[in-house]
Amino acid sequence: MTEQRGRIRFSGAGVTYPNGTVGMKNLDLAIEPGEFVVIVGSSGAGKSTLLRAVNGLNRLTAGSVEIDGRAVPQREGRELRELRKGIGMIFQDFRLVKRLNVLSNVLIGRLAHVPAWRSMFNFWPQADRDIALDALQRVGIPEKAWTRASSLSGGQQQRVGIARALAQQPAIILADEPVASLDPVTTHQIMRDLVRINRELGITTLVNLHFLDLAREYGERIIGLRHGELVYDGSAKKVTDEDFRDIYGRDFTEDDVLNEDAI
Ligand SMILES: Nc1ncnc2c1ncn2[C@@H]1O[C@H](COP(=O)(O)OP(=O)(O)OP(=O)(O)O)[C@@H](O)[C@H]1O
Repeated sequence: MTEQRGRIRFSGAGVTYPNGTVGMKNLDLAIEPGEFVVIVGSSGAGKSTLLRAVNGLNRLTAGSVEIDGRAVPQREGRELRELRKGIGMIFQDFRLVKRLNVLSNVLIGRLAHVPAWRSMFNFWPQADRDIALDALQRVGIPEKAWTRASSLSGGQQQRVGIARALAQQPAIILADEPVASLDPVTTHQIMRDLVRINRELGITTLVNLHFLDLAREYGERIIGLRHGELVYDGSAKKVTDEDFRDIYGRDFTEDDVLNEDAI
């Protein structure tokens, strides 16, 4: 059996930004391969800082973060590029190249895996095209391969974003507020996609979420941050309203939930 990839370990990790703002403080956290973890906390709590520390986009000013036993390099270079190959990112604003078709957008996930000249001249090896088509199949929109990204709905664009991440064949997926730009119905569809893909492929998945009811419904494990510190780490099924109040440091309001009935 091959060893499972995607184990993340923070040890005494901290991020203080150059202007003195503390984004992460003394974080000790272990995430096992294949886990589906939802990160919650009010605006500015440090959710993005945590995600971006995993792929070296935010430098640590204290402690360390390791992926599968290898320290995440704290400066740009070959080693960090190599590590990022195995980490797929999903963004709130999708970050597609709108004038390109869907397949070309998904192939961007293969960029780090092929020589630059091949992608430059659009000579993608068949094996990479197959991986990209497979990823589109996985998110349920294979028929959109030749459609221009600009003509897709928001939900379809996010599916392309997910397929692009999958095309990297990553060990880890980082999703930073992946449903923040979507309507409620599409939000649930995308969350279900993320959970299903996590179960099917066993890719360690970290999702930053603003809405507490979504965290409860789709999370397996919830990590709660407040002022850059870990204040909750436990099962999504057992998290209480009291826990959420602690994480937020206040009563929560209708802005904190997708469905107001959840209050
Ligand atoms: N590049 C930066 N320079 C200075 N301060 C920053 C920088 N990025 C983030 N911060 C600060 O670090 C803290 C944590 O920010 P972060 O973006 O991680 O929070 P967040 O929980 O993701 O918030 P949101 O939900 O609003 O996106 C905040 O106080 C933020 O203002």
